[in-house]
Amino acid sequence: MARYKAVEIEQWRASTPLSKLAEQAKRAKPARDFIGALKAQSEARGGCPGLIAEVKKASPSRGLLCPDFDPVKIAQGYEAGGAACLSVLTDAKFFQGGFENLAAIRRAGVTCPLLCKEFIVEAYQIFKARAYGADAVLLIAAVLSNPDLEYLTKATRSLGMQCLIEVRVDAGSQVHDVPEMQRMLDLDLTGCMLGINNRDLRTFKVSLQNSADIMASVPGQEVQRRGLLVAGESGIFTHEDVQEARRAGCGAVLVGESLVRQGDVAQAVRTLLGE
Ligand SMILES: O=C(O)c1ccccc1NCC(=O)[C@H](O)[C@H](O)COP(=O)(O)O
Repeated sequence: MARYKAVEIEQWRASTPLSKLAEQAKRAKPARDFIGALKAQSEARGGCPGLIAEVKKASPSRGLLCPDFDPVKIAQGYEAGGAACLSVLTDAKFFQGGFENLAAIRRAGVTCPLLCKEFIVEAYQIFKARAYGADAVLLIAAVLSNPDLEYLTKATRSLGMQCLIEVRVDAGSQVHDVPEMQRMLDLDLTGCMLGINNRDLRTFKVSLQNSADIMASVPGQEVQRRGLLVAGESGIFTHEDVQEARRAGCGAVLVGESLVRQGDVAQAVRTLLGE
């Protein structure tokens, strides 16, 4: 998926050069505090993880999740239900998403901070995310070396945005031989939070135990000691699953499928939050 991005970026660059995108990014309203919103929600709810609700039409593992997909309606429902932040899938080829969904959600007046959920391999995509109204971007440790992560986190900060850096237990996808969470400890994590994806990329199998295992590992404990916010991602369906993420040490959760499949997404958010 990440490899295909290089092809896509070349096509984008042919129609919109970086200089033009940078102008658009400069004109965008200032980015909102994504990490702060999650921490504030968790604090207000006695330590229950803050919710990032994902606007997701389809996925490689599950196919079409939401046949009557209306990104703005879903985003408004998530916000009404009490999500702290939203994640918007922008990848078109594998998730049937789009950058235009980010812009439409922002234009509709949704105030929750927005994460651009994209396979980012170049700074060009970060400028594009900002130009379309994103406040934070996803960076996936499995497909980026540490120098790439340093460069892309700096580019993100230069635009006033924040990063969610995702790690997995999926050893086959590691750029280096050391656990991804361990690699992250060498980075300047200013303006960053971490995410643990519970989905194994090779098999698509999901286990919430992955978050618990990584957080219990030596690098996981170090991350907690440093007070970094960690989100448990994927495979979260019930309030009990949210509590399991909390017990693992996650201060946030990122949830897509279980919410987007519901008719009333605002109620789905409330139920997930235990209201
Ligand atoms: O969702 C997939 O099938 C998928 C497959 C391969 C790589 C990434 C994938 N998903 C990206 C995500 O991180 C999830 O959309 C996100 O964590 C929400 O997961 P879920 O609540 O299980 O929809």
